[in-house]
Amino acid sequence: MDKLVVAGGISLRGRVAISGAKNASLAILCAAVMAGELVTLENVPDIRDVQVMVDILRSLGAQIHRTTPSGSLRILMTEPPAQMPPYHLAKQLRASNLLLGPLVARFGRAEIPLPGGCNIGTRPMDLHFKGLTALGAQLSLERGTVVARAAGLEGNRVYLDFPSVGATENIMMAACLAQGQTVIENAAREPEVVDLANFLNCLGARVRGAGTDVIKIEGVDSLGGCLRYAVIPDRIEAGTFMVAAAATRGEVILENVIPRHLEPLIAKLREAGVEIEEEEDRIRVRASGPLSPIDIKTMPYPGFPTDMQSQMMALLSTIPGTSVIVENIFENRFKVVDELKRMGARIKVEGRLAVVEGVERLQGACVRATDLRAGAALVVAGLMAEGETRIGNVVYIDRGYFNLEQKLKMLGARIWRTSSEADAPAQNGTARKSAMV
Ligand SMILES: CC(=O)N[C@H]1[C@@H](OP(=O)(O)OP(=O)(O)OC[C@H]2O[C@@H](n3ccc(=O)[nH]c3=O)[C@H](O)[C@@H]2O)O[C@H](CO)[C@@H](O)[C@@H]1O
Ligand SMILES: C=C(OP(=O)(O)O)C(=O)O
Repeated sequence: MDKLVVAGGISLRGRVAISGAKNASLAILCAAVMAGELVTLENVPDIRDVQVMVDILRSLGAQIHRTTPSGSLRILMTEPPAQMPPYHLAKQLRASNLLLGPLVARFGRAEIPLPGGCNIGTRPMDLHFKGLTALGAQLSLERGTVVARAAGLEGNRVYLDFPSVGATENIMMAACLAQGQTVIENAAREPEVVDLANFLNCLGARVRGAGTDVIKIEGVDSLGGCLRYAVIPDRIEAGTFMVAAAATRGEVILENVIPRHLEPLIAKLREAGVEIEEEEDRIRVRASGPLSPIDIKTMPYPGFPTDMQSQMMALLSTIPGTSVIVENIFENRFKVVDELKRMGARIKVEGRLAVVEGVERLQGACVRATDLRAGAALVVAGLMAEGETRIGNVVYIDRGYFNLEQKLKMLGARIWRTSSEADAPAQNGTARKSAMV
């Protein structure tokens, strides 16, 4: 099993280009199965989750062609699914549940094995069920598979008890092909929901209000194709680099970002004393002076994103004083604490609350990613730690970061991947056996 090795203590400096958003890409790929004609997507990152989603769509019978890793992805699905997503693929990622709405709306039938992904909480699907049922689909759980059937969907008013991103997306997609108007109240406002709505409108759907808590969809008979749709930049990847720059007291310019999507993080980093300059599609991050402890509460957008909580915890673990983190979205997102403690962090967890007492320095250690963002947090911790940090379960990190090591190396980090306990970096930064050094 591969490990990431980080030799800490180097300030990150330089420029980094941010890739397309994982969560927007996954939802848009699911929506593409509703398109009657060719869809061309750009800025879709070639990360593990996208590769698995592409395999799932191919298993349904979609024709998919990728030009280059950062280039365009062409998708065409003209026939009803040849088969439903196989368990071994669906279980690998959470977003496979976003095929329910599109498949039942276009083909009248969907069978999706209960999705997998990171173990960050219970992650029920009751709100997806509530919304799709309100549109007239019949849903049941049959031997671990969600089965949805509909002879034709009808628009309705759906109130979400919580602004779930996935439920909003599933209902919004299904409603595009329902008869009449659907109104989603207390909808999620995340930028990825807006990106999905823009893509659906590009196919000929009629979605209004995405980005607010009331989304209105006028159903149409069918959706067409889209000559070119570019996915938004990944705000969580961008945020991870911002935190890494601050943690190593470096200076980094992020390119291809939408600063507005990062406001909750920018506000908290500024509060901690990090200097941030925003331009139209660039952000400069600099941490030169001492930083102060801060408190964080994760919330639905525009609140502080749960997907940035672990990386911030790593940063706060070396800021003198006491910081408090409240995790309101996913109850198991503090699993990273035990790993950070191996590196010398002083963190106490009480339910959904973590109290972080900043230590002077972390020490490199052997640790293990417990989920995607925990993995990113351990990379941040490794970058600022004394000595070498070896991170296991890299497969989680690969789910959501495109070229992470290469991007960090370009910023001066010493980071490499190894499948052997004995590997060490060569002087030029590429890995080679320590016996040969
Ligand atoms: C692929 C994708 O886009 N993943 C993102 C999406 O996940 P996902 O769409 O799964 O997250 P949700 O917004 O649905 O979940 C948020 C909260 O709502 C609860 N809930 C959700 C659905 C439901 O039917 N019932 C219910 O109670 C969940 O348990 C959780 O406590 O949004 C999360 C919150 O921003 C992010 O962390 C994930 O990175
Ligand atoms: C939790 C995440 O993703 P998913 O919903 O796909 O598990 C994430 O991106 O941090």
